[in-house]
Amino acid sequence: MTVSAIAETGASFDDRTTFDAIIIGSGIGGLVTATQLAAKGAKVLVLERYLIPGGSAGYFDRQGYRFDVGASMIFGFGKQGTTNLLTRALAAVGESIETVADAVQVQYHLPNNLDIKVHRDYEQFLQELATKFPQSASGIRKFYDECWKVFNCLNAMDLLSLEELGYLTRVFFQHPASCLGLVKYLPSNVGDIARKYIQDPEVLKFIDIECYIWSVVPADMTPTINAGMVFSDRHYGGINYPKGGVGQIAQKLVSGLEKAGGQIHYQSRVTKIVTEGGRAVGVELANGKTLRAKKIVSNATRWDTFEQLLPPAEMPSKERKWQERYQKSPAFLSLHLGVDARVLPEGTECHHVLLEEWTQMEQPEGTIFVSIPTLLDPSLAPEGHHIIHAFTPSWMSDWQGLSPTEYQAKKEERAGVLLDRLERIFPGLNAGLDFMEIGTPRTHRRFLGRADGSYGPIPRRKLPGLLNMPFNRTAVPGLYCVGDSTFPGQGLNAVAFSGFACAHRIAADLGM
Ligand SMILES: NC(=O)c1ccc[n+]([C@@H]2O[C@H](COP(=O)([O-])OP(=O)(O)OC[C@H]3O[C@@H](n4cnc5c(N)ncnc54)[C@H](O)[C@@H]3O)[C@@H](O)[C@H]2O)c1
Ligand SMILES: CC(C)=CCC/C(C)=C/C=C/C(C)=C/C=C/C(C)=C/C=C/C=C(C)/C=C/C=C(C)/C=C/C=C(\C)CCC=C(C)C
Repeated sequence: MTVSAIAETGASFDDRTTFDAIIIGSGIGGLVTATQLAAKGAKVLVLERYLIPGGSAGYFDRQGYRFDVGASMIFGFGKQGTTNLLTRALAAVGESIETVADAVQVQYHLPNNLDIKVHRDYEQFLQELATKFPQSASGIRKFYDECWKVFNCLNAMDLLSLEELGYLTRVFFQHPASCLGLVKYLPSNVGDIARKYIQDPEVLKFIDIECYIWSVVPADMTPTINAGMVFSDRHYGGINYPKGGVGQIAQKLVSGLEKAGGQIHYQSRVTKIVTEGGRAVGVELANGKTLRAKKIVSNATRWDTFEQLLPPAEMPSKERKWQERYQKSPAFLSLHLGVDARVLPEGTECHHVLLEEWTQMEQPEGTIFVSIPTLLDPSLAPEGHHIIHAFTPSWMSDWQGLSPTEYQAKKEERAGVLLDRLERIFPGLNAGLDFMEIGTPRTHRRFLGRADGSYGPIPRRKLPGLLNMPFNRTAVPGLYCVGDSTFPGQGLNAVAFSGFACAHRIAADLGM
């Protein structure tokens, strides 16, 4: 019986339909878990509520443009080491993707006309900073060099589940110095390291935004381990854009999953995780049907998992504690634009960050992020046109309680403000617009099924680095979480790690 048939006929709790693992959601975290398990020979089923896989790393087509749902700045496609987790996840199921290397990770347009490019070449980047901040040049080098220490520890070892004692013992004997290095950095945040070497408040603000653009919190709240990955891998494996768009990653993982004998079912919204005697044993779908598995994995956010898919009144105390420490980050107001190619002068970089006032960095609509993926893959837009994806943090609370007309008017008004600000880096943008789709936190919640459209968890206050981020097992036996509300947090490479770790832990629990 096919999975579709199972879902449609309602066959349930029958040995023939018992999977080793059911994965709720086909974000990159869910798909890496699924492919890793299928590659090990497990019987795996992925249930996705939407029409296509990928979640935040999905795509949509409009008027000849292929838009990435999320940002287009992709880590994890390096060719060497162990931290190239997207390359490795695809290879594990016989897949690969052609990528285009980006020579500059991001160009910052900051207050006081501070304009900085993060070049792929590390020395060129440091040189650029030394020109802007000659007094701090040596401290800046020491700071980024310390981030490399973290990265070199990670990049020396297999990256698997820290909840599996056998693995921990093995890596410790294979790489004792790297393990001890990582233990040292696990409780630390970037701000502590930066202030060891840098005193100039403007440079410290620059380090804040270096963190903010991917962690959505300033340096003091950003775990050093994650910064070690981001600040070094951009110069090591580099930022590489998948040809055909970010959506290719999920498409290829699905094709690898199916080749390895796993299955995926779309338009299958899980409404409930079924428990028996406190143990997760299956899932119930929106059509009322149930499916059973030895292990259940949720790629939905922790808030959705423990407040929607399980009864909130029965939330384990561990989860309650986690919620006291972490809150939902804001979602985004996003503009997916199609523009006349003449809007972008020769030599325009692919990723930009615009901030006019330092005090606004963390405010809603303070920092604007821009991705222009067609500079790397022109096939994503009609001839003579480019895609500009501009987005800025925005809270759900600012978009609730509006009538449809008010909602539409507010979207257009806020989009107008963003477009006017973007004119500073792209003069003529308004005049060159060919297409515009405006997304709000409501859009993100609706299409991605993420609580309040959140980008992921952020610490409520300064926490000891990554020490409080939960791994994949949960307090509910048989239930695992994967994705950005598990260690080490947001980011495609980060959720890919979470997928590797989750599959490794489950395989051990299944005795595979
Ligand atoms: N670097 C970048 O530019 C970039 C781009 C895109 C995404 N990202 C990262 O990807 C991360 C998210 O990845 P992820 O794996 O955690 O999750 P995700 O949110 O992307 O995917 C979760 C999937 O689960 C599905 N889902 C949710 N609830 C469901 C239910 N009840 N039943 C069935 N399906 C359900 C959703 O439709 C979605 O496809 C983000 O943190 C973001 O940083 C990064
Ligand atoms: C044995 C003993 C003694 C000990 C042991 C220890 C150990 C082994 C430890 C370990 C650890 C580990 C493994 C860890 C890991 C980690 C990891 C993997 C991490 C990762 C991370 C990553 C990240 C964070 C990433 C991120 C990224 C992102 C988020 C991105 C984003 C982007 C965006 C949003 C864009 C924007 C911008 C523009 C557009 C401009």
